[in-house]
Amino acid sequence: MTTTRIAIAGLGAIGKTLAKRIAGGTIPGTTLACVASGDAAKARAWLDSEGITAPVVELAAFPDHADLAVECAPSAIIEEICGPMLKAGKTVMVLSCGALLPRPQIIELAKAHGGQIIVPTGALLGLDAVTAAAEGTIHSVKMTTRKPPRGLIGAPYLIEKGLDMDKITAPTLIFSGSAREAAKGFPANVNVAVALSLAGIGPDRTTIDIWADPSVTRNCHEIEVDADSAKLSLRIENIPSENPKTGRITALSVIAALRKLRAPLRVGT
Ligand SMILES: NC(=O)C1=CN([C@@H]2O[C@H](COP(=O)(O)OP(=O)(O)OC[C@H]3O[C@@H](n4cnc5c(N)ncnc54)[C@H](O)[C@@H]3O)[C@@H](O)[C@H]2O)C=CC1
Ligand SMILES: O=C([O-])CC(=O)C(=O)O
Repeated sequence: MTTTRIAIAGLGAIGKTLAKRIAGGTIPGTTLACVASGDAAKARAWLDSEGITAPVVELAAFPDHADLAVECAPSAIIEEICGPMLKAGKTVMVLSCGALLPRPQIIELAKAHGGQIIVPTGALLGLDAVTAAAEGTIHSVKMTTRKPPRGLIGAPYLIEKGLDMDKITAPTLIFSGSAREAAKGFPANVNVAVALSLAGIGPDRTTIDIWADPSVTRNCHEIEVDADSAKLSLRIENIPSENPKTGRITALSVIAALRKLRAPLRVGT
């Protein structure tokens, strides 16, 4: 069996989990080909400490090493990660999917060169049902996100509005708007809303309320979908990873998606 050679861009909460699982041989038909990091020396030291021999390379060199790159890095560098792979007609699995919205040229690159962008379900649920419903008519998609205030710190929207998360003592609605506006204001917090919108009725018609809620310890997402085929109400409570903004399930979703690439029995759309 040929193997899919995987590159990882970003060795943070998601990337480290992926690197350990892929290099550990737990996903049949995959090998860890290389990684890229903001700090190559630190990445090398961590890989060595884990006994992982994959090289640390520049993002531009990914297509020389890999068939598929997983983007799990700061959203601002999405184009540097996707560009070289897509120009080479290869595949990129994108976690910072909110960053795709203001950069439609990335999707055009995939189209022009026969590459593919995969947005995994990530920290969300129900994208199988939403993509199915979108083959019929979806009337509305509404999401509500509740996060511990510290899981929202640093968002540009909060800085612009002067909202201090350390001062939140009761559940507070801090944002209500479209998935597109939410992705702009919270680029590291609500990629899930963008994934939902891309699966369903798009970033302008998908709405989201974001609550800073000191009474929750998990990143909680609720989805309400009204379609001509079904009504869906879904809820997930994500246990934060070492990065409080990111649910632990996100890396596991990527692993499940990688496993599905070649599985003899594939379950779910
Ligand atoms: N789609 C989804 O459901 C979810 C998406 N995300 C998104 O996934 C991305 C990664 O999340 P985490 O692993 O939690 O972030 P993280 O902050 O823990 O890790 C990001 C890593 O990228 C590294 N990095 C910085 N500059 C780099 C460069 N030039 N090249 C390569 N790596 C570089 C940083 O050093 C850091 O280790 C974020 O954009 C986050 O918003 C997170 C959770 C869910
Ligand atoms: O969407 C994101 O970027 C992260 C998130 O909400 C989660 O992990 O629950």
